Amino acid sequence: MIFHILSLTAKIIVAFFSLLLAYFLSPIVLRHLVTDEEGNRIPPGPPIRYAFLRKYAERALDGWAKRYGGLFSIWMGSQLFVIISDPHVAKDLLVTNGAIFSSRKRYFMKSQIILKGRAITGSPYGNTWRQHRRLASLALSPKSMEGHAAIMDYEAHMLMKSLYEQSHRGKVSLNTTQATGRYALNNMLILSFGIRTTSLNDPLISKALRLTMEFMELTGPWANVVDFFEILQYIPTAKRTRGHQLYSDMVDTYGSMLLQFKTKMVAGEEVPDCLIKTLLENQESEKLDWEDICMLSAVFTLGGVHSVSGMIQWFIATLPSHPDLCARAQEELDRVVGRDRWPTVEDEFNLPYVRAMIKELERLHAPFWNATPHFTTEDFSYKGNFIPKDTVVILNCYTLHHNATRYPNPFTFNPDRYLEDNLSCNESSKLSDPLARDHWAFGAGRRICPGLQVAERELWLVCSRLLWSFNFQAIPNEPISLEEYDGLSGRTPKPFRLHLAPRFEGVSKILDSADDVPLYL
Ligand code: HEM
Repeated sequence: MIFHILSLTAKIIVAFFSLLLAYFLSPIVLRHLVTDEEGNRIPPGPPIRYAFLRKYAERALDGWAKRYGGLFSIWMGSQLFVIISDPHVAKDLLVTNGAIFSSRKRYFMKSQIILKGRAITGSPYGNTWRQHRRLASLALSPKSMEGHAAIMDYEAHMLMKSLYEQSHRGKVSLNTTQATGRYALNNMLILSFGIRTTSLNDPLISKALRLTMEFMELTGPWANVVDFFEILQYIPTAKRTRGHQLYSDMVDTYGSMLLQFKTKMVAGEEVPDCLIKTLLENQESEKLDWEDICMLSAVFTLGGVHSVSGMIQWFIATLPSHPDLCARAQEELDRVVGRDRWPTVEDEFNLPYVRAMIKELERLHAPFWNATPHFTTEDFSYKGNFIPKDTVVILNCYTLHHNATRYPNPFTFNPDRYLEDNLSCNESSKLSDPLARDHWAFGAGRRICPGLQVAERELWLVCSRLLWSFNFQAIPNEPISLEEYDGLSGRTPKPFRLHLAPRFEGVSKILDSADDVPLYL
């Protein structure tokens, strides 16, 4: 009897593992079976299903791109992905056929648990996305940008000043994360809520940066098994609890700012032009509920903070190991701008080397190696490949940005490659020749980053002024890693410290010429 039970158990275990093996090896067969009417198969790729990809997923994708080419596919659990690693394919699919390639998968962690189906970045392609993007674009329009030009200039001033003060006027080493985070946060708070923080110690900064990092840790496009094995969605996990907690923290933090703003508005007090003013004014006509407004403004702020502060952190991390390039940029700044004032937005196109440094930064240290995954809404056949409806589409920026033909010596930080590039990133993203485009850091097609022009301006003001104001030195025995990073969705450098000293006497005069003040808007 016992023998029978044991044998039955063994049979069940063997059957279970055989089924599991068959499931994980099924792509071998599926790659032949899944075809369109003409018999085109899905793009080539690995013969097994994966459950998730580890940290630094871009390295695995890069290896596969070398093996399978500019368009390959991979199964993650039940989800088919296609990966674009070739500029022509990127343009053909994401831009030319944007009507089919511009949706978003309803990721379990990101879209369902944390965003609860709201916010622009997670919305499927359709009327709600169009409506939210149109409303957000009002806050980012050239007119709105001009309205905010003086305050953005001022925020860059306050960042330089706080770095100077934090380093005790260049005497002690420092970690710049809080200051750069505050810069990006203030710009986003002003655009979204018409407010700013007035000191590095404001608790809102730590809170907002913590929420941002948590979002980037929980929403990696490859990292959550639960996104690809639906059955696991019924099992509670610690990670899911973190997701729920993040949702409530976001609603608490940004909802209370929203409430304060609305109270003022209802009381007839003067309120500044900003995203939530637009949303509240149009709440009824656009049929927006409270949670829509809250999540729209929260995620808008969060995305803009993480990416911009991350890029500035990468810039600062890069400078100590490139004193020759800093000297070249500083020679250009001294020659064109002089030492009696610092660079402004108007100087940008007269400083080609500094501009080239920023473009090279965006290429080599793009904050999102996988952009934000797109999703197909129809079956599509492309050059002998079949891409079914409901496929996740990844723009593989890591491989695109390290293509040795397009960017010789791709791992070297070499601004010279952009010296002749006179276009803004926005203009470059509209070029008809995808090989002429500067890079893909802001994504592509209809979902391209709507904050691109704000980000360009923020980066210009800070990077040019950092170079104008300071010299940068690593601390002995504290190497700054340019390879490792934090975050599974967006990436920021590992925490580091450095010495940052004013370049000449006149720097302090300019820095001291303004103080941190509450917003008067
Ligand atoms: C250096 C800074 C930035 C980088 C590198 C960046 C990059 C990106 C990327 C790669 C995407 C996905 C594009 C795609 O799906 O093809 C994106 C989307 C988005 N970005 Fe940015 N971004 C930056 C700054 C900003 C700023 C400052 C804002 C707000 C003012 C912003 C708001 C958004 C929004 C709302 C989306 C979602 C768009 C949609 O799904 O339709 N970003 N960004």
